[in-house]
Amino acid sequence: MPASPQHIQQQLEALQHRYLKRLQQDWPEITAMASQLLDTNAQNWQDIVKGLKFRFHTLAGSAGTFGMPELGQQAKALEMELDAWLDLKQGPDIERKQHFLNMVQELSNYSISEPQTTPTPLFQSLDDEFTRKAQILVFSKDGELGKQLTKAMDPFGHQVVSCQQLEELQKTVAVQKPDILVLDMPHNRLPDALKKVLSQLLADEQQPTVLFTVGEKESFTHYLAAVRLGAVGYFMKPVDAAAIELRIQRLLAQRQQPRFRILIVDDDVMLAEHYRLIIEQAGMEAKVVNDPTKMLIGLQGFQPDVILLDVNMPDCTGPELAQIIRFKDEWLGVPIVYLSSETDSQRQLDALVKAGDDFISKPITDQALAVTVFARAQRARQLAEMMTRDSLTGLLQHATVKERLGDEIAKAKRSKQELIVVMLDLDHFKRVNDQYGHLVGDQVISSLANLLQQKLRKTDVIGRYGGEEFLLALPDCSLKKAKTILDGIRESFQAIPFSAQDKPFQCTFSAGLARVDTSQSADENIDRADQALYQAKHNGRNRVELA
Ligand SMILES: Nc1nc2c(ncn2[C@@H]2O[C@H](COP(=O)(O)OP(=O)(O)OP(=O)(O)O)[C@@H](O)[C@H]2O)c(=O)[nH]1
Repeated sequence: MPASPQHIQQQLEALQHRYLKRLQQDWPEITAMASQLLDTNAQNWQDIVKGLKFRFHTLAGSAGTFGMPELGQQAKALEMELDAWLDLKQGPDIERKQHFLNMVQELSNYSISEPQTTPTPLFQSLDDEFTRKAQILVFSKDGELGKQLTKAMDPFGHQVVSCQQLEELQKTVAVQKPDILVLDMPHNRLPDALKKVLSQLLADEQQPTVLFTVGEKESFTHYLAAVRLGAVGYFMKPVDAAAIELRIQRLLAQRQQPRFRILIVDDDVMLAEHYRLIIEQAGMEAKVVNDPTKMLIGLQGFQPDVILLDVNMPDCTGPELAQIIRFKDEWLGVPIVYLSSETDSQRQLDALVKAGDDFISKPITDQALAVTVFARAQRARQLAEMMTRDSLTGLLQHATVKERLGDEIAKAKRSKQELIVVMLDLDHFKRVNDQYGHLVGDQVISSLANLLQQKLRKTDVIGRYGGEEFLLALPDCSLKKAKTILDGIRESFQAIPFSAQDKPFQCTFSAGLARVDTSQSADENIDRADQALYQAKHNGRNRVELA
């Protein structure tokens, strides 16, 4: 369970307090090191300069994060000054050293500026076990849209409430906030009272309502008006209910994916902890590794979507670590984002060329860090999904679903739990294509995919095995229970009102079920389910048969 925002806020404040204490303890040592430089007999002045440079480098990267951006900037200036000294053969002259010491002493009067505003969650993950059903509110002056959507959404388990008057809408949303509002916009001008209801619903921080608009014309002006209201979809009348349902499924799937996982590798314990809290605050999951040599263990168990890597660490640099990560094929696709107070652009570029995808310069505001990491993780997930998911249905592709069935068989063997494999095929699908065209056929396929995702558990494996053929694996399920579930889905599917060229039609499917024999391969188990499917077709279709 993610920690509450209040708890995270308290932890951030406690961390800032600890940072200040550490700074107060460190400061006399830093000043003493700077004073040693004044000793003209010091043989080891270069070592002192290097030690001081490391201190100011760390300070430059962390002070801003803990509410002292000016201290961070000045520490950066001192670090650069020390860097320049290392190029001098004899070291700097006494005036330059004295000036440096004065600056260090002045810095000890640092003050804390306003605390940063902590980022609000960018991502709300729903932790419920089952696929969620949506509460849909339809607002339309004519009651037909409400009726049509009620009928079309019912098989998917979504609840539709329809309102025709503004007062009715106001009362309904006061009792229950809808997940989705479908707004019929007969023209672009909306009454202010309606706009007010919309802005309240859409601005909700916890779970904003998603707005779909319905209009009579497709034009840039209509799209723009919809976007300005905050809509994420515009559907033309007569409404294609399957298209709306597909959008709803995508939205729900997006909200139900597990939180993004971010691995933070940074030897600065406090800074890493601060990043972890900020990332968690933004709704992601974060794990910290302070010792770079332990990073591979961190990777294995955590499976991150993004790796946030400090550049300067004592035992191993960020770019070195990034190259080690890239040795393994399985980590080739994970974005690596360097976090560093490095301002030398050539060194930044070198780090990127070796391995790595992006560079974040410290100090970075908490909001910017959260957004950058979130955007990277989102893109990485999308790409990973694209590689394994079928583009029409969003289900697992043939090879992946077979692989997952193999994993489930191995799990069932260990746990001794029952596992059911299902082959499912649309009935007389050739006729649908021939009568209504391939595009309508595609809509039928994606509706069935949506229904399967809707009705099955999160732990069930669902894949598109072939064109109009699906493969399912239902772990921890008896054959009898699986038959009841599949019969329920079959009945819901045949109730979906499809329409093409203004002609309504219905579709059915047949399914074959087999209890998995864990001594057999995935292919052998699929074969038995396939034989049961053949029986279902042979016995008249629109039925479920057991192997
Ligand atoms: N629209 C669409 N059609 C597809 C897709 N993949 C396969 N098909 C079609 O699905 C149909 C399958 O036809 P058949 O294997 O003869 O079976 P059927 O007509 O469903 O008959 P039964 O399975 O015996 O009930 C073919 O017409 C394929 O072109 C797809 O991605 N989209």
